[in-house]
Amino acid sequence: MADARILVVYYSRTGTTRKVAKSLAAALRCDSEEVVETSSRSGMFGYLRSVIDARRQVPSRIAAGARDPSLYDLIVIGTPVWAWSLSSPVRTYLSANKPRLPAVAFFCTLGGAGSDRAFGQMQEVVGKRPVGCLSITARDVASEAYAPQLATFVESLQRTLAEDGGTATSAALVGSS
Ligand SMILES: Cc1cc2nc3c(=O)[nH]c(=O)nc-3n(C[C@H](O)[C@H](O)[C@H](O)COP(=O)(O)O)c2cc1C
Repeated sequence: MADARILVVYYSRTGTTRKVAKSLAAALRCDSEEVVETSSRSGMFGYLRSVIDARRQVPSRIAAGARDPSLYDLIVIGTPVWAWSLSSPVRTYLSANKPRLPAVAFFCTLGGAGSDRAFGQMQEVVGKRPVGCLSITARDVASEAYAPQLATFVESLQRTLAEDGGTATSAALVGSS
């Protein structure tokens, strides 16, 4: 585990997923990278556009990342749930980096519903099963009540990496291109 290279990648519109991502990176003592869009999604118009983009799977414009995911053993990817779906910026990141992704784990923050569907979409885009998934409600993030869930997730990732000798394996999905 000591030598495993892990990268936490996340998008956050209003800071909730960012907070969990920072906690995860601190607990895993690893690098992190924020997916940044080139245009703003603030305000009511930004909210509505986000719902439409997520539902219609509209690609978003994201800035080039500084870190190459292929240099890591595990990428832990975080998204807010939008309209029971994966957020558009994370969908775009996953599509663009699919050939360079090692093993993956997923996390999301949400109001209360849609995490399973969002995780299913993430798995579909990357074409392999995650080694772990974590969903945390925005309420638990705001009240700082998410530490136990986070610790369980971190322990499970560390166990997986230790069992696999430092390189986790995400099983490829049969029939996925
Ligand atoms: C456009 C949009 C759609 C959302 N749709 C859902 C949803 O379907 N289910 C849910 O539980 N929460 C939904 N939420 C709430 C967010 O998932 C939640 O507030 C999340 O923690 C925000 O993360 P962020 O602050 O990192 O952007 C939605 C929020 C936005 C902005």
